[in-house]
Amino acid sequence: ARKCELQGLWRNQLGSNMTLSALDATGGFTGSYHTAVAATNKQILVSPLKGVQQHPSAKGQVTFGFTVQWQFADSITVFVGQCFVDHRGKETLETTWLLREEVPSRKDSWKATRIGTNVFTRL
Ligand SMILES: CN1C(=O)N(C)[C@H]2CS[C@@H](CCCCC(=O)O)[C@H]21
Repeated sequence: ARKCELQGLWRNQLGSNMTLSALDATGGFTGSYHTAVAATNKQILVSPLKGVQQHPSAKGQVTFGFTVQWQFADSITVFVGQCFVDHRGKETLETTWLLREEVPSRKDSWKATRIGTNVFTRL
């Protein structure tokens, strides 16, 4: 069956790379995220991520979520998505993300969250 495994090296169309670890017994995983672009002009650093996936159904195209703790910005991104395998066995991760940056005060809170979609393919 076309099972879609999260473990390994993935790249998105922004040129970001991420490495996902093997799963633990409860579907938890860790990894690291290296972004090519950022909203800050600080030195970009590889950043840790933690996530969890659902147990595979018959189709094995699992849903997951993970959080990236940026090491160079006062912000956090959470991703939710699903892993798909096409008829040729090509895997993609379809994701939606929320990027929350730290703002000076609650009155700025309205402009602190960005949303986007993103597709990762195996490197
Ligand atoms: C490069 N990115 C990427 O591969 N994304 C899927 C989006 C969602 S996380 C963001 C980068 C945020 C970097 C930290 C910051 O600038 O606050 C952007």
